[in-house]
Amino acid sequence: MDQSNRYADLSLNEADLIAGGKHLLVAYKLIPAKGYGFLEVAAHIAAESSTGTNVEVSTTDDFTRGVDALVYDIDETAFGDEGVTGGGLMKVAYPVELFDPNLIDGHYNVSHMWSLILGNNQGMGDHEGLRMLDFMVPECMIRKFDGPSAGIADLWKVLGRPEVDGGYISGTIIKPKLGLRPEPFAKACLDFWLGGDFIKNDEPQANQPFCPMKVVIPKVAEAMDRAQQETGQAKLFSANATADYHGECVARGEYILSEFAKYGNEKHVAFLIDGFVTGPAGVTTARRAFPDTFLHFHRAGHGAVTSYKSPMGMDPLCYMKLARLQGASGIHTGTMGYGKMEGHGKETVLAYMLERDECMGHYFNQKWYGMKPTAPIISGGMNALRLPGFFENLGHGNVINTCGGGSFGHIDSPAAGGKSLDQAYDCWKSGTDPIEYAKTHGEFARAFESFPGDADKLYPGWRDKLGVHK
Ligand SMILES: O=C(COP(=O)(O)O)[C@H](O)[C@H](O)COP(=O)(O)O
Ligand SMILES: [Mg+2]
Repeated sequence: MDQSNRYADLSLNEADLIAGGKHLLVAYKLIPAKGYGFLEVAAHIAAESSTGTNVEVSTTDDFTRGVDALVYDIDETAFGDEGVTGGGLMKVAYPVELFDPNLIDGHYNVSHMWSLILGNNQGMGDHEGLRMLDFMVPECMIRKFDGPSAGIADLWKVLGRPEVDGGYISGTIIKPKLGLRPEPFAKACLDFWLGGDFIKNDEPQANQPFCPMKVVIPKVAEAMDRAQQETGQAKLFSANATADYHGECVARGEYILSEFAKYGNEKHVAFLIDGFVTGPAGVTTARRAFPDTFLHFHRAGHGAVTSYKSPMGMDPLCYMKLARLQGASGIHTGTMGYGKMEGHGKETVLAYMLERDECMGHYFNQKWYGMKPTAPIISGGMNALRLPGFFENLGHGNVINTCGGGSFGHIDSPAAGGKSLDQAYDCWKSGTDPIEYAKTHGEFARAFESFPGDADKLYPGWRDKLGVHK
């Protein structure tokens, strides 16, 4: 049934909708199924995402029609046959009345918003692809999302740095991903902290029988204390507190903090929350139960909905925005083509959208109206050799970077791996040619021999220039 007479109004003007401040706007890439018209499917999507279904119902009244989501712009050939799917662009205006403020405090919840703008419309049979490319949240809604509480400024403060532009935080992920028992786990922490700033649990490291939280966390807390005494520097640990049940998450968080508090290091702790698999409810549990603790949002699984290979789901930019609305202090933002995961150099917008108070996305300019920033967390196949190019592309180093293989794969030691990361940042910040820099910075130089494949690709002729022979 073609519902475009009700769920589309192409006379609406986007500038007026933005100025009116009463609509959440969404841009989608749509590929209609064979035999269906573009506007017909777009209107069905707007219906299914707001007040309608696939047929008219007798219970609809004038008020209902007044809160219909409306298709207000289409371009059927926007994507031609390019990329994964071709298809066209459609934009939908969702009246803010459709969204759900909490009973307890009037804050909006991301779960509900997500269930509308990217809910049933993902399963409809009259399209071959529907991908959310960008969305714009109006001021009246932005001001009612939790947003971040703790931030990277709190970590810079712990590290004794300026709380603005405090710079690069060198980090690692304890590898192997699983399988270390408490003693070797804590030793790996100490070994890295003798060189770097920040350690995270790998996303599935939690309370496994071979490494129970109540055995390993005390040892990690002790290792942090030792590393701080040996180096004279503050250290940080992002502990996995993810759980299905909010009571378990809170219990884990409280336990972790209590163990680090024994050394006065409770502020040196962040909570790793696997935010995609636990969802906005799990993220919000940590955000609200522990507002003073940096909420480290790991996005394992996000590729199922954000991969560029898919005609469905959402662009990674949308996922970043949802994470900031939920209150992530930092989120894995990808490596923008410099690491091992899917991505490209123009993904800098993902970081800018997280950290700025206003940013132009793919289709909409988003104002955050003072909502705290979410820090980009850069991870995935990174090492010291890849970092200078990454920083140059991003334009700054105010990030947390976690290199698992890039630290524990350094041929000298995890500490040398950590030092090589800090040296990579110093190399970029000083504008020094990496080969020249390597001549006077040993740990960075030994990263070339640790990752020769990267060295060959990024710095051809490095062996001769550094006098290193196979
Ligand atoms: O454990 C790692 C990286 O380990 P390594 O440094 O050894 O590659 C992270 O889980 C990935 O970065 C996640 O990907 P993303 O950060 O893109 O979400
Ligand atoms: Mg991992």
